[in-house]
Amino acid sequence: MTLEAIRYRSGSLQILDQLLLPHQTVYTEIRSVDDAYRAIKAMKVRGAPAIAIVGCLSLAVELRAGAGGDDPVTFIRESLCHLTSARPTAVNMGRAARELMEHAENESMEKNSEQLRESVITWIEEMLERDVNDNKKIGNYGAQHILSGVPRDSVTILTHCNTGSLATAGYGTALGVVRSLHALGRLKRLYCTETRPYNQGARLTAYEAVAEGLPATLITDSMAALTMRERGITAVVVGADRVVANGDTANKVGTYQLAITAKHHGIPFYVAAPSTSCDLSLESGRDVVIEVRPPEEMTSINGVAIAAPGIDVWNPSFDVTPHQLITGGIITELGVFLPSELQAALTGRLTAL
Ligand SMILES: CSC[C@H]1O[C@H](OP(=O)(O)O)[C@H](O)[C@@H]1O
Repeated sequence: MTLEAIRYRSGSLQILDQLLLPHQTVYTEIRSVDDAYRAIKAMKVRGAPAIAIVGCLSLAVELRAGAGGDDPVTFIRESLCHLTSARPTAVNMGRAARELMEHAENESMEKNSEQLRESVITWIEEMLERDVNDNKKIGNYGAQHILSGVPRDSVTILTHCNTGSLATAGYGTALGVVRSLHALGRLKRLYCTETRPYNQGARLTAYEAVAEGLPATLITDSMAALTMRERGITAVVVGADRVVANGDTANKVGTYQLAITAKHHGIPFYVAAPSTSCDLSLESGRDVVIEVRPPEEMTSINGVAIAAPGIDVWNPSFDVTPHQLITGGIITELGVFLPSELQAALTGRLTAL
Protein backbone atom coordinates (compact mmCIF):
# COMPACT_ATOMS: atom_id res chain seq x y z
CA MET A 1 0.00 0.00 0.00
CA THR A 2 1.35 3.46 -0.86
CA LEU A 3 0.26 6.50 1.12
CA GLU A 4 -1.43 9.16 -0.93
CA ALA A 5 -0.38 12.65 0.14
CA ILE A 6 -1.79 14.38 -2.93
CA ARG A 7 -5.17 13.59 -4.45
CA TYR A 8 -5.68 15.19 -7.81
CA ARG A 9 -8.14 14.79 -10.61
CA SER A 10 -8.64 17.44 -13.23
CA GLY A 11 -10.04 20.54 -11.55
CA SER A 12 -9.83 19.22 -7.99
CA LEU A 13 -6.93 18.97 -5.54
CA GLN A 14 -6.79 17.63 -2.00
CA ILE A 15 -3.79 17.24 0.29
CA LEU A 16 -3.38 15.01 3.29
CA ASP A 17 -2.91 17.46 6.17
CA GLN A 18 0.51 16.42 7.48
CA LEU A 19 0.17 18.52 10.63
CA LEU A 20 -2.65 16.24 11.77
CA LEU A 21 -0.86 12.95 11.11
CA PRO A 22 -0.51 10.36 12.51
CA HIS A 23 -3.59 10.76 14.69
CA GLN A 24 -6.02 12.15 12.16
CA THR A 25 -6.23 11.44 8.44
CA VAL A 26 -7.81 14.54 6.97
CA TYR A 27 -7.74 15.57 3.33
CA THR A 28 -7.97 19.33 2.81
CA GLU A 29 -9.34 20.85 -0.37
CA ILE A 30 -6.97 23.21 -2.19
CA ARG A 31 -9.10 25.46 -4.37
CA SER A 32 -6.63 28.19 -5.26
CA VAL A 33 -3.00 29.19 -5.50
CA ASP A 34 -3.40 31.09 -2.25
CA ASP A 35 -4.78 27.99 -0.50
CA ALA A 36 -1.65 26.15 -1.64
CA TYR A 37 0.63 29.00 -0.53
CA ARG A 38 -0.87 28.89 2.96
CA ALA A 39 -0.76 25.08 3.17
CA ILE A 40 2.92 25.09 2.13
CA LYS A 41 3.84 27.89 4.53
CA ALA A 42 2.06 26.17 7.44
CA MET A 43 3.71 22.84 6.47
CA LYS A 44 0.39 21.05 5.97
CA VAL A 45 2.22 19.84 2.91
CA ARG A 46 6.01 19.64 3.07
CA GLY A 47 8.96 18.00 1.40
CA ALA A 48 10.69 19.71 -1.49
CA PRO A 49 9.09 17.74 -4.38
CA ALA A 50 5.60 17.73 -2.81
CA ILE A 51 5.74 21.50 -2.29
CA ALA A 52 6.46 22.06 -5.99
CA ILE A 53 3.81 19.60 -7.15
CA VAL A 54 1.05 20.93 -4.89
CA GLY A 55 1.97 24.51 -5.77
CA CYS A 56 1.75 23.81 -9.50
CA LEU A 57 -1.39 21.67 -9.21
CA SER A 58 -3.14 24.49 -7.39
CA LEU A 59 -2.40 26.63 -10.40
CA ALA A 60 -3.83 23.92 -12.66
CA VAL A 61 -7.03 23.93 -10.58
CA GLU A 62 -7.43 27.68 -11.05
CA LEU A 63 -6.59 27.50 -14.75
CA ARG A 64 -9.16 24.73 -15.22
CA ALA A 65 -11.75 27.18 -13.81
CA GLY A 66 -10.68 29.76 -16.40
CA ALA A 67 -8.39 31.93 -14.25
CA GLY A 68 -6.37 34.54 -16.06
CA GLY A 69 -9.13 35.28 -18.58
CA ASP A 70 -7.63 36.75 -21.71
CA ASP A 71 -4.17 37.10 -20.13
CA PRO A 72 -3.30 33.75 -18.56
CA VAL A 73 0.45 34.38 -18.85
CA THR A 74 0.31 37.27 -16.37
CA PHE A 75 -1.85 35.21 -14.01
CA ILE A 76 0.58 32.27 -14.24
CA ARG A 77 3.60 34.53 -13.63
CA GLU A 78 2.06 36.19 -10.56
CA SER A 79 0.85 32.86 -9.16
CA LEU A 80 4.25 31.21 -9.52
CA CYS A 81 5.95 34.18 -7.92
CA HIS A 82 3.58 33.93 -4.93
CA LEU A 83 4.11 30.17 -4.58
CA THR A 84 7.89 30.41 -4.81
CA SER A 85 7.97 32.88 -1.93
CA ALA A 86 6.29 30.46 0.52
CA ARG A 87 9.45 28.61 1.60
CA PRO A 88 12.89 29.73 0.41
CA THR A 89 15.31 26.84 0.95
CA ALA A 90 13.97 24.02 -1.23
CA VAL A 91 14.72 24.72 -4.88
CA ASN A 92 12.06 22.50 -6.49
CA MET A 93 9.24 25.09 -6.53
CA GLY A 94 11.56 27.73 -7.99
CA ARG A 95 12.79 25.34 -10.66
CA ALA A 96 9.25 24.24 -11.58
CA ALA A 97 8.18 27.89 -11.76
CA ARG A 98 11.04 28.75 -14.10
CA GLU A 99 10.37 25.80 -16.42
CA LEU A 100 6.61 26.26 -16.40
CA MET A 101 6.90 29.98 -17.16
CA GLU A 102 9.18 29.24 -20.07
CA HIS A 103 6.67 26.69 -21.37
CA ALA A 104 3.76 29.14 -20.96
CA GLU A 105 5.63 31.95 -22.73
CA ASN A 106 6.56 29.70 -25.66
CA GLU A 107 3.02 28.38 -25.96
CA SER A 108 1.56 31.91 -25.86
CA MET A 109 3.24 32.65 -29.22
CA GLU A 110 0.94 30.32 -31.09
CA LYS A 111 -2.01 29.44 -28.87
CA ASN A 112 -5.09 31.31 -27.74
CA SER A 113 -5.84 31.69 -24.02
CA GLU A 114 -7.92 28.53 -23.79
CA GLN A 115 -5.34 26.40 -25.60
CA LEU A 116 -2.57 27.89 -23.49
CA ARG A 117 -4.41 27.02 -20.27
CA GLU A 118 -4.90 23.45 -21.52
CA SER A 119 -1.23 23.08 -22.43
CA VAL A 120 -0.03 24.42 -19.06
CA ILE A 121 -2.43 22.12 -17.20
CA THR A 122 -1.07 19.10 -19.12
CA TRP A 123 2.53 20.13 -18.31
CA ILE A 124 1.63 20.35 -14.63
CA GLU A 125 -0.27 17.07 -14.53
CA GLU A 126 2.77 15.28 -15.95
CA MET A 127 4.81 16.40 -12.92
CA LEU A 128 3.07 13.81 -10.75
CA GLU A 129 4.04 10.88 -12.94
CA ARG A 130 7.57 12.21 -13.54
CA ASP A 131 8.23 12.51 -9.81
CA VAL A 132 7.09 8.98 -8.98
CA ASN A 133 9.15 7.54 -11.85
CA ASP A 134 12.23 9.50 -10.78
CA ASN A 135 11.81 8.34 -7.19
CA LYS A 136 11.64 4.70 -8.23
CA LYS A 137 14.90 5.14 -10.13
CA ILE A 138 16.47 6.83 -7.10
CA GLY A 139 15.31 3.91 -4.96
CA ASN A 140 16.79 1.38 -7.32
CA TYR A 141 20.13 3.16 -7.88
CA GLY A 142 20.52 3.83 -4.18
CA ALA A 143 19.71 0.27 -3.11
CA GLN A 144 22.13 -1.22 -5.66
CA HIS A 145 24.91 1.17 -4.63
CA ILE A 146 24.52 0.44 -0.94
CA LEU A 147 24.30 -3.31 -1.54
CA SER A 148 27.40 -3.30 -3.74
CA GLY A 149 29.37 -2.57 -0.56
CA VAL A 150 27.86 -5.57 1.27
CA PRO A 151 27.28 -8.27 -1.37
CA ARG A 152 25.54 -10.87 0.78
CA ASP A 153 24.27 -9.11 3.87
CA SER A 154 21.07 -7.34 4.71
CA VAL A 155 21.55 -3.72 5.69
CA THR A 156 20.64 -1.32 8.46
CA ILE A 157 19.90 2.25 7.42
CA LEU A 158 19.63 5.42 9.45
CA THR A 159 17.54 8.25 8.01
CA HIS A 160 16.43 11.71 9.09
CA CYS A 161 13.22 13.70 8.70
CA ASN A 162 10.57 12.45 6.26
CA THR A 163 11.38 11.81 2.62
CA GLY A 164 8.73 9.24 1.75
CA SER A 165 5.43 9.17 -0.12
CA LEU A 166 4.25 12.07 2.00
CA ALA A 167 7.10 14.34 0.89
CA THR A 168 6.82 13.54 -2.81
CA ALA A 169 4.23 12.47 -5.38
CA GLY A 170 4.86 8.92 -4.20
CA TYR A 171 7.52 6.35 -3.26
CA GLY A 172 9.91 8.91 -1.78
CA THR A 173 13.60 9.74 -2.13
CA ALA A 174 15.75 8.58 0.82
CA LEU A 175 12.81 6.58 2.13
CA GLY A 176 12.36 5.30 -1.43
CA VAL A 177 15.87 3.81 -1.20
CA VAL A 178 14.80 2.11 2.03
CA ARG A 179 11.60 0.90 0.35
CA SER A 180 13.64 -0.59 -2.52
CA LEU A 181 15.99 -2.35 -0.08
CA HIS A 182 12.96 -3.79 1.68
CA ALA A 183 11.42 -4.92 -1.62
CA LEU A 184 14.69 -6.75 -2.39
CA GLY A 185 14.47 -8.51 0.97
CA ARG A 186 17.73 -6.88 2.07
CA LEU A 187 16.54 -4.39 4.70
CA LYS A 188 17.39 -5.59 8.16
CA ARG A 189 16.23 -2.45 9.94
CA LEU A 190 15.56 1.23 9.47
CA TYR A 191 16.41 3.69 12.24
CA CYS A 192 14.57 6.99 11.90
CA THR A 193 15.29 10.06 13.98
CA GLU A 194 12.31 11.86 15.46
CA THR A 195 13.67 15.03 13.80
CA ARG A 196 13.35 17.98 16.11
CA PRO A 197 11.98 20.56 16.12
CA TYR A 198 8.97 19.53 14.06
CA ASN A 199 9.08 15.75 14.50
CA GLN A 200 8.57 14.72 10.88
CA GLY A 201 10.49 11.54 11.64
CA ALA A 202 8.36 10.49 14.61
CA ARG A 203 5.08 11.59 13.06
CA LEU A 204 5.56 10.89 9.37
CA THR A 205 8.44 8.49 8.66
CA ALA A 206 7.31 6.27 11.52
CA TYR A 207 3.75 6.44 10.16
CA GLU A 208 4.91 5.40 6.68
CA ALA A 209 7.12 2.65 8.12
CA VAL A 210 4.26 1.17 10.12
CA ALA A 211 1.82 1.50 7.22
CA GLU A 212 4.23 -0.25 4.85
CA GLY A 213 5.43 -2.92 7.25
CA LEU A 214 9.07 -1.81 7.25
CA PRO A 215 11.17 -3.10 10.18
CA ALA A 216 11.81 0.28 11.79
CA THR A 217 12.93 1.78 15.08
CA LEU A 218 12.42 5.37 16.17
CA ILE A 219 15.25 7.21 17.98
CA THR A 220 15.62 10.77 19.18
CA ASP A 221 18.03 12.98 17.25
CA SER A 222 20.42 12.92 20.20
CA MET A 223 20.70 9.10 20.03
CA ALA A 224 22.23 9.09 16.55
CA ALA A 225 25.91 8.76 17.58
CA LEU A 226 25.13 5.95 19.99
CA THR A 227 23.00 4.20 17.39
CA MET A 228 25.83 4.38 14.85
CA ARG A 229 28.25 2.89 17.38
CA GLU A 230 25.96 0.20 18.81
CA ARG A 231 23.50 -0.84 16.11
CA GLY A 232 25.63 -1.74 13.08
CA ILE A 233 24.45 1.02 10.76
CA THR A 234 25.43 0.19 7.16
CA ALA A 235 24.68 3.62 5.69
CA VAL A 236 23.02 6.93 6.49
CA VAL A 237 20.60 8.05 3.75
CA VAL A 238 18.91 11.45 3.88
CA GLY A 239 16.94 13.64 1.47
CA ALA A 240 17.71 17.13 0.26
CA ASP A 241 16.03 20.45 -0.24
CA ARG A 242 18.84 21.89 -2.36
CA VAL A 243 22.07 20.34 -3.60
CA VAL A 244 24.44 22.97 -5.02
CA ALA A 245 27.19 22.70 -7.64
CA ASN A 246 29.97 21.51 -5.34
CA GLY A 247 27.67 18.93 -3.71
CA ASP A 248 27.03 20.86 -0.47
CA THR A 249 23.51 19.90 0.58
CA ALA A 250 20.82 21.80 2.45
CA ASN A 251 18.50 19.43 4.29
CA LYS A 252 16.45 19.30 7.48
CA VAL A 253 18.38 20.70 10.43
CA GLY A 254 20.32 17.92 12.11
CA THR A 255 21.59 16.41 8.86
CA TYR A 256 25.00 18.09 9.26
CA GLN A 257 25.64 16.52 12.65
CA LEU A 258 24.61 13.11 11.31
CA ALA A 259 27.16 13.46 8.50
CA ILE A 260 29.94 14.39 10.93
CA THR A 261 29.03 11.46 13.16
CA ALA A 262 28.85 9.04 10.22
CA LYS A 263 32.32 10.11 9.12
CA HIS A 264 33.66 9.50 12.63
CA HIS A 265 32.26 5.96 12.55
CA GLY A 266 33.35 5.22 8.96
CA ILE A 267 29.72 4.88 7.81
CA PRO A 268 28.91 5.94 4.22
CA PHE A 269 26.68 9.01 4.09
CA TYR A 270 24.28 9.34 1.13
CA VAL A 271 22.00 12.13 -0.07
CA ALA A 272 19.02 10.97 -2.16
CA ALA A 273 17.31 13.62 -4.28
CA PRO A 274 15.88 14.11 -7.75
CA SER A 275 17.85 16.33 -10.11
CA THR A 276 15.03 18.88 -9.64
CA SER A 277 16.47 19.44 -6.13
CA CYS A 278 19.89 20.33 -7.59
CA ASP A 279 20.89 23.93 -8.13
CA LEU A 280 24.03 24.38 -10.18
CA SER A 281 23.62 28.17 -10.10
CA LEU A 282 25.00 28.24 -6.55
CA GLU A 283 28.64 27.30 -6.15
CA SER A 284 28.64 26.45 -2.47
CA GLY A 285 26.25 25.83 0.39
CA ARG A 286 27.19 29.20 1.90
CA ASP A 287 24.87 30.80 -0.68
CA VAL A 288 21.74 28.85 0.32
CA VAL A 289 19.06 30.87 2.11
CA ILE A 290 18.11 28.97 5.26
CA GLU A 291 14.50 29.31 6.35
CA VAL A 292 14.00 30.27 9.98
CA ARG A 293 10.67 29.01 11.33
CA PRO A 294 8.52 30.53 14.12
CA PRO A 295 9.73 29.92 17.72
CA GLU A 296 6.41 28.30 18.68
CA GLU A 297 7.27 25.27 16.56
CA MET A 298 10.06 24.54 19.02
CA THR A 299 8.55 25.77 22.26
CA SER A 300 5.29 23.87 21.94
CA ILE A 301 3.95 20.61 20.55
CA ASN A 302 0.36 20.57 19.34
CA GLY A 303 -0.27 23.77 21.27
CA VAL A 304 1.17 22.42 24.54
CA ALA A 305 4.09 24.49 25.84
CA ILE A 306 7.29 22.50 26.44
CA ALA A 307 9.80 25.31 27.06
CA ALA A 308 10.26 27.97 29.71
CA PRO A 309 8.13 30.99 28.81
CA GLY A 310 10.30 33.92 27.73
CA ILE A 311 13.29 31.87 26.55
CA ASP A 312 14.96 33.10 23.37
CA VAL A 313 14.64 30.65 20.47
CA TRP A 314 16.57 30.11 17.23
CA ASN A 315 14.71 27.79 14.88
CA PRO A 316 16.51 27.32 11.56
CA SER A 317 14.67 24.68 9.56
CA PHE A 318 17.67 23.43 7.60
CA ASP A 319 21.44 23.09 7.76
CA VAL A 320 24.06 22.60 5.07
CA THR A 321 26.20 19.47 4.98
CA PRO A 322 29.58 20.17 3.38
CA HIS A 323 30.27 17.97 0.36
CA GLN A 324 33.37 16.43 2.00
CA LEU A 325 31.04 14.62 4.40
CA ILE A 326 28.87 13.08 1.67
CA THR A 327 31.08 10.02 1.42
CA GLY A 328 28.61 7.51 -0.09
CA GLY A 329 27.34 9.71 -2.88
CA ILE A 330 24.43 11.72 -4.17
CA ILE A 331 21.69 9.40 -5.42
CA THR A 332 19.64 10.88 -8.27
CA GLU A 333 17.34 9.43 -10.94
CA LEU A 334 20.35 9.66 -13.28
CA GLY A 335 22.67 7.58 -11.12
CA VAL A 336 24.82 7.88 -8.00
CA PHE A 337 27.54 10.54 -8.10
CA LEU A 338 30.27 11.68 -5.79
CA PRO A 339 29.85 15.39 -4.98
CA SER A 340 32.85 16.13 -7.23
CA GLU A 341 31.09 14.41 -10.17
CA LEU A 342 27.68 16.05 -9.76
CA GLN A 343 28.20 19.20 -11.78
CA ALA A 344 29.56 17.37 -14.83
CA ALA A 345 26.83 14.72 -14.57
CA LEU A 346 24.00 17.27 -14.53
CA THR A 347 25.33 19.93 -16.87
CA GLY A 348 23.10 20.05 -19.92
CA ARG A 349 20.39 17.99 -18.20
CA LEU A 350 19.02 20.75 -15.98
CA THR A 351 17.49 24.02 -17.08
CA ALA A 352 19.27 27.11 -15.74
CA LEU A 353 17.78 28.71 -12.66
C1 LIG B 1 12.03 14.47 -0.17
S1 LIG B 1 11.75 15.86 0.68
C2 LIG B 1 13.21 16.64 1.21
C3 LIG B 1 13.12 17.26 2.45
O1 LIG B 1 11.96 17.95 2.88
C4 LIG B 1 12.13 18.20 4.25
O2 LIG B 1 11.92 19.51 4.58
P1 LIG B 1 10.51 20.06 5.13
O3 LIG B 1 9.85 18.96 5.89
O4 LIG B 1 10.88 21.22 6.00
O5 LIG B 1 9.74 20.49 3.91
C5 LIG B 1 13.47 17.66 4.65
O6 LIG B 1 14.50 18.56 4.71
C6 LIG B 1 13.59 16.54 3.68
O7 LIG B 1 14.78 15.87 3.57
